[in-house]
Amino acid sequence: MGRSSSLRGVVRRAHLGMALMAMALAGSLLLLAGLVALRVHLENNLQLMARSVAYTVEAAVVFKDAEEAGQALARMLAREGVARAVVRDAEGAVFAQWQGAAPGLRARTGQALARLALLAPAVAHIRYEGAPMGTVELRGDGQALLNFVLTGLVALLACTAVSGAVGLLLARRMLRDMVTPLQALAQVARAVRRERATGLRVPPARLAELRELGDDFNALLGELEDREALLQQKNAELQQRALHDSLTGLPNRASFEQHLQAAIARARGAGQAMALLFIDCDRFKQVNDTHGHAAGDALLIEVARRLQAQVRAGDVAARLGGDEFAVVMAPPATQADAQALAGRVAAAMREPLVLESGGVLRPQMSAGVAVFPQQGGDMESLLHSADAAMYEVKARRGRRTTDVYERAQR
Ligand SMILES: Nc1nc2c(ncn2[C@@H]2O[C@H](COP(=O)(O)OP(=O)(O)OP(=O)(O)O)[C@@H](O)[C@H]2O)c(=O)[nH]1
Repeated sequence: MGRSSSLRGVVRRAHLGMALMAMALAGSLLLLAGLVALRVHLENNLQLMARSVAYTVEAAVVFKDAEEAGQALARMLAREGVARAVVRDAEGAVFAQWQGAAPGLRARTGQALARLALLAPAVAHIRYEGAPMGTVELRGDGQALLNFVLTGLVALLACTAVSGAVGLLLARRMLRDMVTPLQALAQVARAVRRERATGLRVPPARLAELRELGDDFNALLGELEDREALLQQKNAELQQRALHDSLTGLPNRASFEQHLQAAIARARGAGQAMALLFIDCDRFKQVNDTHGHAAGDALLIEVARRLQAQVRAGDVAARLGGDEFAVVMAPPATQADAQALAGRVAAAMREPLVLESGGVLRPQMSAGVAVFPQQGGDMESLLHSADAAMYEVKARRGRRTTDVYERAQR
């Protein structure tokens, strides 16, 4: 693939090229027109000069005084733009002649230019009392043409330089209006792509088309930002739903197992103990059957709230499903800590719950404790121990409303 050119380079080259071409074309045409006009003017001048010379040398030709004729030529033609003058007699023989300054580079160039410009020699007839006595022929030295061409070229160069500079200046202004907004747009697009910075916006451009482009781009970014926010919100909701129980808001079984695994790993790594508390409502089915499902829900929500209020920061209370709850006590958590928590939970649960219907519930809970590593070295054995401990308590629930079974002490 070929090298891509920048907009800056293309616009600058186009402006410069156009300015130079326009100047060269206009300058050359002006120079040519000037040359044509100057040639006509020089031919007329030369013709007048030839007539004047013919009049002056008339007497010398009539009296055949070639020396006088030569002197008259020299006298008249010095500094008059004539390269050569020849006076011929009636038979066409050279009677007298005059040569301008010795030909140097400038003189040769002038004469070449005169030939190039087709500057014709001027011929005037010498008459004496109406009879032809000879002719005077003058050739221009082309110096006026050369001066004009040189001055014209210098002026053309100066104008070209000025118009080139003006062209570049205009190109720079135009580029500023065109390139700056495009660069800002590219910068924002890059930041959005790389850093998801959808809050960025492009500043308004001066040119209407680019301003419209920027406005559309900003509107697109706005939509992208809204969609991103919606997506994040949906993700958060999904995550919340995937890891939390919808009724109580507590972490669900999946989340509980993750926390338990992590706590076991931390405890094992630090050589510390951690504990697991299993809690199950007693005769919960009766609450549903007697007071209705809504009352059962209210009780579950209240149990969750009371449980949450008793755990330490870093501990995780979860609802495993139905009327089953559990607490992961983060390491370090000893048997004594677990017993203390179970006692606090039992006390909190004993508080009566007044239903919206006016009825009063007195929740009864059975709790089982398992401590790592004494009652289980991994998640499965710990879960099994806590569950078994809880069911042993439940089996004896007739004697106490809330009980805690400590397997380690049996
Ligand atoms: N209101 C309500 N009830 C639920 C929910 N999830 C499960 N249940 C009910 O909870 C009851 C649990 O019954 P069981 O496991 O026999 O528990 P229990 O009646 O407390 O019996 P024991 O544990 O042996 O004392 C069932 O009737 C379920 O229908 C819930 O989200 N809300």
